Amino acid sequence: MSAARTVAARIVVVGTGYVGLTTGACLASLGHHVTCVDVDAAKVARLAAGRVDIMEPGLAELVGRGLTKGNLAFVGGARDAVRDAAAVFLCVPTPMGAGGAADLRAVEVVVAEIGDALPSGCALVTKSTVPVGTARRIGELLGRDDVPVVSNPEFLREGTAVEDFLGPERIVVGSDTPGAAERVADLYRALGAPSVVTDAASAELVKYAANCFLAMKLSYVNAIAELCERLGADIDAVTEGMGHDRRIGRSFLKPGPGWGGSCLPKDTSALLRIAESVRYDFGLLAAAVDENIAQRDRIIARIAGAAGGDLAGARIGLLGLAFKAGTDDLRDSPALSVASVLCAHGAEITAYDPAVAGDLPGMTVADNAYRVAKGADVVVVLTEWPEFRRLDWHYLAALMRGDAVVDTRNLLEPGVVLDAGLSWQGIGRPRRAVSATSVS
Ligand SMILES: NC(=O)C1=CN([C@@H]2O[C@H](COP(=O)(O)OP(=O)(O)OC[C@H]3O[C@@H](n4cnc5c(N)ncnc54)[C@H](O)[C@@H]3O)[C@@H](O)[C@H]2O)C=CC1
Ligand SMILES: O=C(O)[C@H]1O[C@H](OP(=O)(O)OP(=O)(O)OC[C@H]2O[C@@H](n3ccc(=O)[nH]c3=O)[C@H](O)[C@@H]2O)[C@H](O)[C@@H](O)[C@@H]1O
Repeated sequence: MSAARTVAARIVVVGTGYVGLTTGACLASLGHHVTCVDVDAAKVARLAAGRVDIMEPGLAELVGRGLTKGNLAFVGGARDAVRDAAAVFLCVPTPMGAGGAADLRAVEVVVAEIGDALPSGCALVTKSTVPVGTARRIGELLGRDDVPVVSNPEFLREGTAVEDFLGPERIVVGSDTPGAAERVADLYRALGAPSVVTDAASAELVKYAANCFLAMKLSYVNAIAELCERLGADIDAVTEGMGHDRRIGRSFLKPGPGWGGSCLPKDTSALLRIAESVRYDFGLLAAAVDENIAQRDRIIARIAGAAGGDLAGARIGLLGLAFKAGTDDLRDSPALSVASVLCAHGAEITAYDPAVAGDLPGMTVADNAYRVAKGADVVVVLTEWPEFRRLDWHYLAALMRGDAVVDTRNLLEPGVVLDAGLSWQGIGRPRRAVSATSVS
């Protein structure tokens, strides 16, 4: 890759969520002139005033810097914004539709809105996660030979979005128009990341292949954790032993209450539908999805056991609601999934999450961790917020009615919990129960 500096380009980003806002603010920080567009007028007004609503370290600072420097703007109308753009990035939602495939309506709405306003030569770039064949379909919708469609999937993680965007392990860009993918890859040149330049279908498939691989890895680890429990082994030792092998790697080896978030569940579902559309039975991926439900159900059974076998009327305190630590995103959170099943079985739920305020259906959301322990039969750790490790477990024990702690993230120091007279159950770890009354 050439070490030449990035040539500043006029860029429009449509959609200012986790991906769009990060993309806009980061591309502006590289020196590009960026206009971000959103249909949510109130959000546009807040962003134009420098107010960022989502929890992403460093993002508000980058937005503020771009606004002050004058190369980052927020507007409501996409048609006017795109008129002198060199590239337009689509960062709108592609949620799971009825039937499990990706719902492309937001993408189609934007293409219909801006199609004839795009200047000749402008690249129309899908950064949203879209099924294979979408670039071709957008090209047909556009009906313009002078506007190349480019796929540039995004790999950032929530909670580390800015760090991931500015320090990517790779940039993937694909197009069926010669030279168009290279032009989009050039926009990132200052990052010095390896780029994979390919055709549109391959770029689109990279995104699903990567996310689904991660989901399969996690389901595998959760299954191995279950085996550890049945065989008397310890998942921490097993994953450490596996992780030293560079072909496996150390990351994504932590068992938990099942994988969730705004992308892995919808993307696994979408790839299964994509496979079906070409009559491929993707049993391997289907099994990973089934295993994720089984993991959730094993957690429920464990909580029921810790509550004495019956969830009806049991008081359960939940520590954590977000789908992982470091984010305030509740979309497809395993914690909410666990809570809704507990609630359906008649449990009374009080929950606390440092990033979540306001009540949620079926539970009381407390404003501090100790409130969830008050009168609880079981306290369950569902999100791996580091602050839960530092709680005063003696105080928690004094507030509880029962004495069971179920730690679905293996977050706590078992000895500290046991010292407080409570029992502790992790995932794939030897069971630790000292108190006479605990159910293990
Ligand atoms: N959240 C993540 O960590 C990642 C998400 N992705 C993909 O990126 C895409 C966007 O995801 P998020 O940023 O999480 O979504 P989001 O829900 O946080 O944000 C989407 C934004 O698009 C706006 N929008 C919707 N329709 C619009 C329209 N017609 N015109 C203008 N703005 C419109 C919404 O108001 C919202 O602000 C999805 O395809 C997702 O799969 C890819 C990588 C990471
Ligand atoms: O397409 C997307 O939206 C993004 O999806 C994931 O990122 P994210 O959803 O932010 O979350 P992850 O950090 O991948 O975690 C996903 C789930 O797996 C769980 N997890 C993760 C790692 C682990 O070791 N154990 C584990 O249970 C998390 O708690 C969470 O529920 C991918 O990691 C990103 O590369 C991708 O861009």
